[in-house]
Amino acid sequence: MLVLASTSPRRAMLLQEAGFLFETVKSIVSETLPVGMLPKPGVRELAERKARAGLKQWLELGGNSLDAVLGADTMVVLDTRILGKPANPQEAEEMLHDLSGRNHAVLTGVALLNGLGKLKIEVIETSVVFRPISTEEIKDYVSSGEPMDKAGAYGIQGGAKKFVTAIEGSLTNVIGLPMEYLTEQLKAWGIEQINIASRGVNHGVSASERFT
Ligand SMILES: Cc1cn([C@H]2C[C@H](O)[C@@H](COP(=O)(O)OP(=O)(O)OP(=O)(O)O)O2)c(=O)[nH]c1=O
Repeated sequence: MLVLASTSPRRAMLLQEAGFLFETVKSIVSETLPVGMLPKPGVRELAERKARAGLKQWLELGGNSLDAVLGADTMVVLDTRILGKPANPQEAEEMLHDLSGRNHAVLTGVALLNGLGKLKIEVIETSVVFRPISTEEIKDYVSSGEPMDKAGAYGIQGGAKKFVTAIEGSLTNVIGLPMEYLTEQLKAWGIEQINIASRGVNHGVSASERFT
């Protein structure tokens, strides 16, 4: 069994759309990093913390036949600054002002862990360019509520799509899981897609787009 250690509805939808069977556990971890830790080691660390907390939870729930626990963390990085989830609407507006007209990186750390201590962590990077965004557009977008549970205060799968002028790398990595990398890696762990036929039933709107 694949166990997703996440509360993110987007991560669950991405895995489901790709045809993986999995169970979900909550993995509540501290997202505080040591002062001065760089973004890449930071997302690695948080992905590992989430996978380890998920494994503990799975075992406490009496789960068995575990193939792997998956933990992930997504960060937006502007220059050297890490933009996590905004604490309030004002911070969301500030983040979007800072991202306006700029190029930034989105990093997702992915950790796979099994009950025997096998651990594989990778950080995947996607580059995103935003056009200049007016103060009014930012206020409108923040008042929609969409930015509040998302790194960098935006959802590329939702209302922020119109701010994006270029993307280089995996799109699903920005939404929370790099599915191209992960599908290969899960295969290497003996975890196959079993439900590919369920894809494409949404008439052009993917489930992860509906789960903004
Ligand atoms: C940049 C961006 C982020 N996001 C989301 C993905 C992640 O869910 C979230 C970043 O927060 P994370 O801390 O990575 O994840 P989470 O708290 O939502 O879920 P969990 O820790 O339980 O797995 O931002 C989007 O959905 N779209 C985007 O365009």
